[in-house]
Amino acid sequence: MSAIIKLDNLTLGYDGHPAVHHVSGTFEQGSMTAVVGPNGSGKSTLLKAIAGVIKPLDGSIIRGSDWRQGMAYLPQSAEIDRSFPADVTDLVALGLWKQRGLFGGISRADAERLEAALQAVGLAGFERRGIDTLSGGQLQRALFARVLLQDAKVILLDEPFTAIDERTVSDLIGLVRRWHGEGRTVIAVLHDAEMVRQVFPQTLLLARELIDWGPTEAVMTRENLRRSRGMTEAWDEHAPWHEDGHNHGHEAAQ
Ligand SMILES: Nc1ncnc2c1ncn2[C@@H]1O[C@H](COP(=O)(O)OP(=O)(O)OP(=O)(O)O)[C@@H](O)[C@H]1O
Repeated sequence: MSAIIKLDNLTLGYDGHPAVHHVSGTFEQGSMTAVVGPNGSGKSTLLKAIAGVIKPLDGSIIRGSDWRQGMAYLPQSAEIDRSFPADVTDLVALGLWKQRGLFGGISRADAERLEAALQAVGLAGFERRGIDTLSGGQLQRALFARVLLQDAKVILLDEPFTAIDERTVSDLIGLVRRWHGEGRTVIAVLHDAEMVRQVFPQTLLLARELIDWGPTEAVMTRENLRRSRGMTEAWDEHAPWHEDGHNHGHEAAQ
């Protein structure tokens, strides 16, 4: 196995304020890793940095050669603008843009791949549905179809199963396992500890800094999880108090 993404003393944040400190470690090529930690522990921030959406405040991210063969990043669905006038085909076809260019037409072969991707996620027949009319689960299925078409070597998923029913979760997990079986590198932010234990061989546990990173069984210990909660809460003790019980208030409350 060789490294595909190496984090070297990585510090991340917003407007110069650090949110994640001094993370170092390596994602191996073909590995499948869950990123876990309490709310506000910096999971999405880390994924955004790996995707290249935000730049490190300090340290670096070194990307291996596989990276050049493409990366697919699925942000939290809350970050997706659903009011944009597009149908399912438009949304999913975005997965092809690297191959065909932004304004290229869809070839017959592309159309077949698109159809197969919709089939694979259980959305055959939804081609012309406006994305604003989809349920949360259907939107997530469409986004997975887009990732399928991207055919990327590295796949980054931010809370892909949040607010999604069991049946959809199990269908989409099937796809994630398939990607892993195909030797792609998968990194997913997740909240469901049970799912992490069952599906993800590697885990990165975050609490504003790295608590542990390695085989899931070794990382998801009661002691580690207790430490991660304590550290995230301790961080917020120094922030102005906010009532909503959510750590997201840390910066917003200032
Ligand atoms: N765009 C932003 N501008 C300023 N601060 C931000 C921004 N996005 C996130 N933060 C802050 O960075 C910290 C880490 O947030 P992040 O979203 O990475 O946590 P998370 O572990 O993904 O949380 P959750 O489980 O609630 O989704 C939080 O204190 C958050 O308020």
